[in-house]
Amino acid sequence: MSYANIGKTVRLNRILRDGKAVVFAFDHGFEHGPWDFTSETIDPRGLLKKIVDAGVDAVMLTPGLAYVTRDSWLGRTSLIVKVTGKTNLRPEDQKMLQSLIGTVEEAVSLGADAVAATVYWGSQYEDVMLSRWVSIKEEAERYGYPCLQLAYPRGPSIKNMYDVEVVKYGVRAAIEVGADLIKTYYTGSWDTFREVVKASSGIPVLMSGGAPRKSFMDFLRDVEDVMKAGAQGVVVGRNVFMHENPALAIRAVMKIVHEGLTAEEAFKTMQ
Ligand SMILES: O=P(O)(O)OC[C@H]1O[C@](O)(COP(=O)(O)O)[C@@H](O)[C@@H]1O
Repeated sequence: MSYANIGKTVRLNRILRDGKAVVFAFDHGFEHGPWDFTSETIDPRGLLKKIVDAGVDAVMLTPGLAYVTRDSWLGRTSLIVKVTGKTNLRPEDQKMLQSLIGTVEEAVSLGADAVAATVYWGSQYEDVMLSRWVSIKEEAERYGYPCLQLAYPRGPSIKNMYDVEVVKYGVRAAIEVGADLIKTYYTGSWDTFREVVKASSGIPVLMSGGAPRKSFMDFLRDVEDVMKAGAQGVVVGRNVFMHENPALAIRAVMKIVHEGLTAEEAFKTMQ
């Protein structure tokens, strides 16, 4: 008898504690390289401790970084293990491919509550990433682990990866292959993101933070917009860890997501 579906519900509820979640993404050391960090943030332990102390709902880490920073998150927040990745050192054409960098079994042994994997919808390697997704999903189901898909439209025929049409398609494709949570790009307005949410047929959609905005207030406004559009939260990295006070920044994001504050009200709490 498999009780895995109970386990999946337990784990999803730990991440979406009130149906919403603020997840801190910190796989950038792999995806972008150490140059995303300052002399301050290059030490992942100290930064993660500040973020966890601020009460974030989950952290998304590669298996190795989850191990190295275990004292910062263990028993204090949910862990999502990202099991795919690519470095920025690869040849240009290989950057449209996410490789396997971990396993569901490693996520289980780390005590994670979910696994995350990227599919670049539209990539010349879509087929490869899809096969990997199916295997990850199959193993995760056996362990009762929810799968977060980073559903990123990205490939030779994708003119604008933030365009609502391709973002919507990526979300619909993600649910068709069984994503339990979806992380995707902000489409620039709440009404276009509303269309993206509708395309998910009720599977929770979380906004991917994306490149740092001109101002932190701009980012908070985007968070407010996606929540108004029906998103169930955000998965954010750079807009928080590149802020001068990451703990204050993530707290402001949580006030919008969990308490329904406006961007302006949340920004005021940072003063
Ligand atoms: O869009 P890019 O440059 O590939 O960045 C990918 C990064 O964005 C994320 O998906 C979310 O982080 P950000 O909030 O910094 O965009 C990370 O998990 C990942 O490392």
